Amino acid sequence: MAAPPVVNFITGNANKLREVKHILEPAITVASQSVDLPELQGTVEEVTLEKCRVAAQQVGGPVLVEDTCLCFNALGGLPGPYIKWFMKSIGHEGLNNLLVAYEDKSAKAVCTFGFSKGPGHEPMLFQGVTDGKIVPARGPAYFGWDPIFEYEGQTYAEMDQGEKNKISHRYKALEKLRVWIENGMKD
Ligand SMILES: O=P(O)(O)OP(=O)(O)OP(=O)(O)OC[C@H]1O[C@@H](n2cnc3c(O)ncnc32)[C@H](O)[C@@H]1O
Ligand SMILES: [Mg+2]
Repeated sequence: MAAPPVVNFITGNANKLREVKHILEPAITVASQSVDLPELQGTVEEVTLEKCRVAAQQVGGPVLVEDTCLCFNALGGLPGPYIKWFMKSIGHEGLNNLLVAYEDKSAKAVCTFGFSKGPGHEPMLFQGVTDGKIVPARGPAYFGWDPIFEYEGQTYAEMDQGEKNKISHRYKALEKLRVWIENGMKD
């Protein structure tokens, strides 16, 4: 039997790496390097494309990167790609407070993987979206905004790993990546 394909996932986030391994392995082997990458501002697609180009340059070979957004529908998609800095500065309660003036608490979790075959190759993007709503924190505060993102009555933080990985934004994006890898990685 041929050895499974290998992807080199460049991330500094141990929780992302754990979920990506849980979803892709053993069909696809996930290697990883933590490289501190500059992150541009712009749309999620622009941010991921640039992150991927820079990662391929720095690593000097094929890379997989990922950028996660949390988009509040009442706020025209913000915080979007800036969610990391919003989380750090205002936390779960502050994120809820951003929506107090609005009846619409709906949000989208968006995961965008970028894969580059190496420096100079234009990255391919694979995106997954899960619709939910923003609620006061419930469940263990283990991974980012998991406690405030509710999907069908449960927050991500209240789900076990297997449940989250069946419906998550990350799972949906990785399904597209997996199909592309298994079909020969054509441009
Ligand atoms: O090195 P990279 O891969 O960039 O990892 P990061 O932690 O910087 O991640 P992002 O730039 O994609 O920022 C996304 C933010 O959302 C958080 N996050 C990402 N995926 C999540 C998920 O599935 N559930 C909850 N929080 C998540 C993450 O901790 C960050 O604060
Ligand atoms: Mg980052």
